[in-house]
Amino acid sequence: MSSLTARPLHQFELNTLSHVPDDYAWSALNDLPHGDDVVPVVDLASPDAVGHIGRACKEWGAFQVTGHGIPIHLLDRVEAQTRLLFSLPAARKLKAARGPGSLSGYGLANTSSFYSNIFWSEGFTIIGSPRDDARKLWPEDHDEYCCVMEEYNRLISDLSGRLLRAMMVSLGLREEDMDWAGLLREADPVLQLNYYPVCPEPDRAIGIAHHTDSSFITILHQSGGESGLQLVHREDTAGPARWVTVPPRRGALVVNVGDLCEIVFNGRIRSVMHRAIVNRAQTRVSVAFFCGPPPRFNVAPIEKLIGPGEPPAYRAMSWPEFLSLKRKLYNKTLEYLRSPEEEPVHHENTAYMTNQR
Ligand SMILES: C=C1C[C@]23C[C@H]1CC[C@H]2[C@@]12CCC[C@@](C)(C(=O)O1)[C@H]2[C@@H]3C(=O)O
Ligand SMILES: O=C(O)CCC(=O)C(=O)O
Ligand SMILES: [Fe+2]
Repeated sequence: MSSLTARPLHQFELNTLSHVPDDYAWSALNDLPHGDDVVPVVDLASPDAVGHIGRACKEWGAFQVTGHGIPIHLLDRVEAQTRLLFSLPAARKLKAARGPGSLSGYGLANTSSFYSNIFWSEGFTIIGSPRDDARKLWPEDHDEYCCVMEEYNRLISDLSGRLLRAMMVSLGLREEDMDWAGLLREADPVLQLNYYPVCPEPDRAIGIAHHTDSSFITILHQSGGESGLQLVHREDTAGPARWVTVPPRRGALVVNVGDLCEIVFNGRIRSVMHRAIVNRAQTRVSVAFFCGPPPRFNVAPIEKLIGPGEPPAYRAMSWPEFLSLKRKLYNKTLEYLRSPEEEPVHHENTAYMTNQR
């Protein structure tokens, strides 16, 4: 998170503004045409779920999942607690602000070195236990919040393991080729709560700008009503690369392929570029579970996939090294890892990173 106190005062009153202030205005939001394709919906309880997951990961790098076994009333409670958190007074939220060098807590996406303008959103990151930060937000009573987030973490971690195993099998690998259970047991669960106030000029602002997630996969719950999530469907016979909206579907969760899966599967599937747009009608929230590895994890293609006919398509490094590279290169990280001869460059002001107003 960048320095919150340095933010314009109206960061906490976006809901009340009648126009988009200059530092929140973005151009080039219509860089790609919009497609009306529909992101596949996979029923995890159906016998052909694995085949559907494989095809969705290859064509889209994303799908919606139903039949996942997470009770809808738990999703409702997670959403209610998320709304409650963001409705706290600014001073209360700032008590739980993400400190320097820390990933968890309240704040805005830390993209200040890439973009000159600000996202129309607030965020709250929970890493591991929700208890410590909850005490800062609700000194008196944070039991419902903690119980709900802990329960959600348990069920969603378990779901992520099931999905990753299904992805392996769909790519022709065996479940034993990767110890997902061991990895996920050692990793801290990461939940990202996102809040998007209504916006008077939605075409001029962005909730979260286009990016890929670093995780293996991300499992997203989005609130009902207005859509916000958009992802890029790459060029195919049906048309050029295009933005596709993923409308909320009650009870369904969105699964996004992240950078780590692209690397461990040696490029057989690609991480999906996505963003969150804003709207003028309804405040929107979303809850993302980032399924990542423990720090000791070596970010490299699975050995099983590598042989004389298939060299590793990505340079190997540790997970902490990957994350620091990502902070430097942002959306260019994977491209750099695919071309190991080049030195990583960090151009603070090249066109692909900044957004001219
Ligand atoms: C498993 C993950 C995914 C991480 C890194 C690591 C732990 C913290 C996650 C987030 C959560 C908040 C947004 C993000 C952009 C951030 O700054 O921290 C995410 C990041 C990524 O997707 O790159
Ligand atoms: O709110 C959304 O739909 C997307 C959020 C997202 O991409 C993220 O938190 O990484
Ligand atoms: Fe994301």
